Amino acid sequence: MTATATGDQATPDAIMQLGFAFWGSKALLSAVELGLFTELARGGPRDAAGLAACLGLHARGARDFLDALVALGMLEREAGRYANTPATALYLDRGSPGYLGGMLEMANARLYPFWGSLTEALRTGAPQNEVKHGRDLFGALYGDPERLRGFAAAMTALSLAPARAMAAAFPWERHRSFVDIGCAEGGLPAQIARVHPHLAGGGFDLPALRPLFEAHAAAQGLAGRLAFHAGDFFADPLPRADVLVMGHVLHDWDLERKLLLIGKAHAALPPGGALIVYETLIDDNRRANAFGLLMSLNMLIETPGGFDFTAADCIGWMRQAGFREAAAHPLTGADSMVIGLK
Ligand SMILES: C[S@@+](CC[C@H](N)C(=O)[O-])C[C@H]1O[C@@H](n2cnc3c(N)ncnc32)[C@H](O)[C@@H]1O
Repeated sequence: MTATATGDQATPDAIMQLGFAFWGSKALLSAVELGLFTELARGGPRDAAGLAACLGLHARGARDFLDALVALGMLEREAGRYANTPATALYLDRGSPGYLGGMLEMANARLYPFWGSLTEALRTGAPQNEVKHGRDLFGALYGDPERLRGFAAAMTALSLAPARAMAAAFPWERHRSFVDIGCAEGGLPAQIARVHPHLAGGGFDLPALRPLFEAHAAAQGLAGRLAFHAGDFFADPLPRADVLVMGHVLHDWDLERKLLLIGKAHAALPPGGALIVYETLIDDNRRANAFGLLMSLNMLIETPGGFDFTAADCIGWMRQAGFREAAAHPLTGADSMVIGLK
């Protein structure tokens, strides 16, 4: 965002809007935490007193909270009764198949407090999440079944739109098998397998993800078609398949480990096979995709060495690993993919 200018006089509007953007973010995150959108989907439109009663809100802030969400475009209000917008009904009702709130629940419970220490992260270069207290990120998340479920649901929410775009944009008809490396509960393989019935597919992740992967595949009617491969991608070889996918995985790691993972993928692919890396890639000039750049700061908060990267970076790493061709393609929103051909 840049300050807007009237004549030669710059106005502070954009600065103030960005400086206080966290007010609006937190109002939305609290609404998701409280289950406001789910309650409206279940029980229909209600006035402020009715909503306050069923969500357990104190009368003092309830009306301002709900009207702020109207002003932010997250609720509709007609004759004093609040209702979901078409988008919040689709994406923020826990009962909807399109529910994306898992990601926002995670942002509310973890990232919001951790980003409060951004300045410390910038001064020290050290993570500001569970890792700060001596635990490794995935170990800390996976030690608690409820956190693991929340994290996996957040990953499914994050990968849904790019997975749908990838199902349409990649020439899957030329290949017979694929495995998603670092698949979490398998949101992406489920989308690809549903659209391309000729593919044998699967996911590879740490053993703790197996029950969630199998439950997700069964819920999508894909129990027989998607196989879970349990392993540690640093210690074990990657499964062999015509296409390997790595989504939001490389950005978790430092350069040495990024190169190791790309090299292992190259080794596991047959000649003619493809590695698809998808991330919120930073634009090559590092000036347009603010979400990709902020995601990289999120990796500063979340990991000891992770960082996001440009398509040009990824293409260079793939060439270094021996891929004969590599090119970037847009997916949706802030996500793009880089396809490397062996
Ligand atoms: C940020 S998530 C990405 C999930 C999914 N690909 C997506 O885009 O939504 C990273 C994934 O890497 C997995 N992971 C982390 N370390 C791993 C390891 N050593 N071996 C295998 N998987 C690992 C995590 O369990 C997690 O599911």
